[in-house]
Amino acid sequence: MPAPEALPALRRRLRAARRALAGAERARRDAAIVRALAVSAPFRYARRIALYLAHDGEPDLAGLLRRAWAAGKLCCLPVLAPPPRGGLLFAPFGPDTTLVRNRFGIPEPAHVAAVPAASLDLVLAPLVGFDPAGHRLGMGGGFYDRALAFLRRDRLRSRPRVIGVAYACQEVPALPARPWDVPLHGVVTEQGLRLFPCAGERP
Ligand SMILES: Nc1nc2c(c(=O)[nH]1)N(C=O)[C@@H](CNc1ccc(C(=O)N[C@@H](CCC(=O)O)C(=O)O)cc1)CN2
Ligand SMILES: Nc1ncnc2c1ncn2[C@@H]1O[C@H](COP(=O)(O)OP(=O)(O)OP(=O)(O)O)[C@@H](O)[C@H]1O
Repeated sequence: MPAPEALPALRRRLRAARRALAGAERARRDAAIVRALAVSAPFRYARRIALYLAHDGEPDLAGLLRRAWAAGKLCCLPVLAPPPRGGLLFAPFGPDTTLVRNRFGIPEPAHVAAVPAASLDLVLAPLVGFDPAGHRLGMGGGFYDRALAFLRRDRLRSRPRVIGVAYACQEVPALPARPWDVPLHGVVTEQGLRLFPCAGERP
């Protein structure tokens, strides 16, 4: 288990690993991730989905977005909430939605009619690293952990399902469990969708 001070170095290494994928190999892995999600029960049964626009080498879910739109699902993107509250909101995203870049350079809907996170069926969460116990390492802002904190307080809630999206090279043997972590229900990589035992069943 890495010491807490090792996390910044781990983040750098895993971000570099996902950025290093290029060209046809990246496209092949993205297509495999999209295929695995498209046929999955959590995606097929979801009517309201949060996904993300790929940044910093993240898997590109554009293919899934098109399928979700075609199937009439409500698709949302994460939006950084304005100060002083900050945090993360989820805003509807359709083919005609105007996007503006946030302070990290990631495009997000310009006009936000936030959709409550608790009303989403599925959150596809970008991540920097994950481990086989379903711990997630993000970019370090704590945005997803705070936006989904209600899941940690109410373990019997069945939605939203939170599925991390990553390349297999982002898996590490163990991440430190931190008290604010919202456990992932599953992770999808180019090797397929893996669902973890539900939080209530964990030892
Ligand atoms: N595609 C995508 N959208 C997302 C996230 C994400 O991880 N991926 N987020 C998930 O939380 C939120 C944004 N969080 C982010 C946190 C840090 C950095 C980042 O690049 N930090 C730089 C320092 C930049 C600066 O301070 O100006 C870095 O670490 O190099 C980017 C996004 C909301 N939207
Ligand atoms: N539920 C919460 N309430 C208050 N603060 C929180 C909560 N969750 C996380 N934080 C704060 O956010 C900071 C960053 O958390 P962490 O390093 O876990 O981010 P991350 O999950 O890697 O990033 P992200 O979710 O943005 O991709 C932590 O220092 C923590 O104090």
